[in-house]
Amino acid sequence: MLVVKDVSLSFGNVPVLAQMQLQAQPGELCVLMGANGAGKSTLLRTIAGEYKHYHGSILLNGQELHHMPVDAQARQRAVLSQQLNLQMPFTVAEVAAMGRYAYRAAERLYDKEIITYALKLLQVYDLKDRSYPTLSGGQQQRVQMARVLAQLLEAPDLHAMDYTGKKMLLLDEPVTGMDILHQQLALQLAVQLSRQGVLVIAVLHDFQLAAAYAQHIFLLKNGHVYAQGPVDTVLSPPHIKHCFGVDVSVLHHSLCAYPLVVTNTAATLFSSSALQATNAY
Ligand SMILES: Nc1ncnc2c1ncn2[C@@H]1O[C@H](COP(=O)(O)OP(=O)(O)OP(=O)(O)O)[C@@H](O)[C@H]1O
Repeated sequence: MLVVKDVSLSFGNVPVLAQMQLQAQPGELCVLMGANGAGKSTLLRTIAGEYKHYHGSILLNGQELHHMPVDAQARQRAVLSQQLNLQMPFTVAEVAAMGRYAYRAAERLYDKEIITYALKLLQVYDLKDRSYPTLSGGQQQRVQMARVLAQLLEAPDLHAMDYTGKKMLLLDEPVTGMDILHQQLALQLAVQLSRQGVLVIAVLHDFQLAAAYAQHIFLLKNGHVYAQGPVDTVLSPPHIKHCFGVDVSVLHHSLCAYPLVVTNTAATLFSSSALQATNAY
C-alpha cells in the first residue's frame, strides 16, 4: 500500500505540491488526471524517489520512502517517465535489458527469457536488433513499456506470480504516441499487472481511456487532490469544468461499459479577450 500524507514540494519558492493526500493499493489501477501543470508528473517523480526535498510522509508498505536504500527502491518499482530522450544508439533489446540492471546476479538467471517475453508482449520483438533512436515515437514508447515490464517481472509469464506488497509501477502518460490498438494493449497490461498485485499508478490525459481502465481516479488541481474515487464519481461535468475549464457532457450508451465524456465548447474557447492578448505581440 502507498500512503502519501501531507506532501508538499516547492521548486525554489514556487509551491508545486500542496499538502497532497493519496492512498493507493495493489489490485486497483489508479489514474492521475488534471490540467497541464497540475502537478501529476511531479507527484509521480516524488513517489519514484526522484525528488527528495519534499515535506510530509510517503509510506510504501509501511516504510518511509526516505529511509529505503536506493537499490531496494529500484528493485521494487519501475518508472516510465514522460519525454524520455535516449539518443545513444542502443538496440531495442539493450533498452529492454536496462530494466534488469537493478537486480543482483542471483536474481538475473531468467533475464533473457523475461526480456524476450516483455518484447513479445509489447509487440516489438521483431524490432529487437533495431537502433532505438531510429524507431517511431509510438514504437519507442512500446519499447519503454517492455523495459518497465522486464524490470517488474520475476518470471517470463505475466500470470505466474503474485507481486502483492512487492512491486510498484509508475507510468507517466504511457500511451503517448501509441496507436489505438497499442493504447489498449498497454492499459490492459497495466490492469493485468494490478490484478497480479502490482501497485499501478498512471497519468492519463484521455478521459475515455481513464473511464475504461481506471478503478480509482485522482483529479489534481494546483498541486492537491481536488476529487478522488471511482470513475462515475470523479468524471462529472462540474469536476471537469472546475479542473480543466471545459464544459462537457457525460453520456451513457448501452454498448459501452463506461461513461463517455464529450466536450461541448470547442468554438467558445477562443474568447475575444484571449485574441486581444495575442494581438498585442
Ligand atoms: N524541475 C522543476 N523546476 C521548476 N519547476 C518545475 C519543475 N518540474 C515541474 N515544475 C513546475 O511544476 C508545475 C507542475 O509540473 P508537472 O510537470 O508536475 O505538471 P503536470 O500536471 O504533469 O503537467 P502536464 O500535464 O503538462 O504534464 C509546473 O508549473 C512546472 O512548471
